[in-house]
Amino acid sequence: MKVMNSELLSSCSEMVDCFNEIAMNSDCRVVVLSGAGKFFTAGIDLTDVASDVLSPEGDDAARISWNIRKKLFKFQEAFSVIERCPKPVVVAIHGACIGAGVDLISACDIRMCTQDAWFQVKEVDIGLAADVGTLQRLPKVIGSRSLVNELALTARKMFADEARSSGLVSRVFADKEAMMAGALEMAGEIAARSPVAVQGTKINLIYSRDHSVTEGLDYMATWNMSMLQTQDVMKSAQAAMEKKSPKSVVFSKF
Ligand SMILES: CC/C=C\C=C\CC(=O)SCCNC(=O)CCNC(=O)[C@H](O)C(C)(C)COP(=O)(O)OP(=O)(O)OC[C@H]1O[C@@H](n2cnc3c(N)ncnc32)[C@H](O)[C@@H]1OP(=O)(O)O
Repeated sequence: MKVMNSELLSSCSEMVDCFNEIAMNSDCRVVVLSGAGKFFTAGIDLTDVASDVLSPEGDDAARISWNIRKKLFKFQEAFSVIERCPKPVVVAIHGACIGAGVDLISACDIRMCTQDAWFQVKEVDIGLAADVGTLQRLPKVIGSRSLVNELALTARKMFADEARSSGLVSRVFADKEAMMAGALEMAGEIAARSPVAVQGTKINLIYSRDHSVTEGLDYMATWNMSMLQTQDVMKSAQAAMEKKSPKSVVFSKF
């Protein structure tokens, strides 16, 4: 058992398998990710760094470098798989969320935390530039580039209120129990809606984040030229006209 949920990278194959399975499983419509114990995560296991990352195999610099690159791609994939998964991922963060934890939550769709939560882009403190997603995704999550730069360059802790005001999280709860209830309620709201609409929304939001408005609109039209043919539109519109909740509609698996 690793300390403080610091097994993030050593379990990256399990993360990839898990989210690939979720992506294919039509019984699953939404994911809630949380951490057990005192903290959400203390980042990578510092006792593993030497053996995992700093002892690469290879007969010369080219081969060593290539092997490090392959390893980094593998680590990156552990979090990119969350973003690629068409099912929305709600992450519930309590206590510390350090280093690789910030890489992880940046790849999730909805972030919420407890009042005692704090976030730290810790990598500069351990002598490296964050390399598994924070530097790429966090600037797209938080509007202020200056704030992202400050956090990443100084490794200062950001507490819950600032995380909320900066847009890193959208909700702050008094404690973990309240947060988990809030996360599950939100997941229930998402799961009750058309999975065709929900998954199309996630996929198009991420596409649009990384493309121009024109490209995003083009992709959207191409997406919906088939997805608008779903029976979910008629079922949902009928329920709306009858002033019924979308929760009253039974949608086929998707
Ligand atoms: C290729 C690389 C890819 C990805 C890279 C990601 C980079 C990162 O994730 S950088 C972040 C690395 N993590 C840290 O620097 C966290 C360091 N730990 C702390 O800041 C603190 O320990 C704490 C998590 C805030 C907890 O503080 P506290 O409640 O005061 O407890 P402690 O007494 O400090 O810790 C208890 C016990 O846990 C051990 N520990 C804590 N974190 C880690 C860790 N990340 N890896 C290994 N061990 C950890 C700590 O050493 C203590 O152990 P004892 O044996 O009880 O002394």
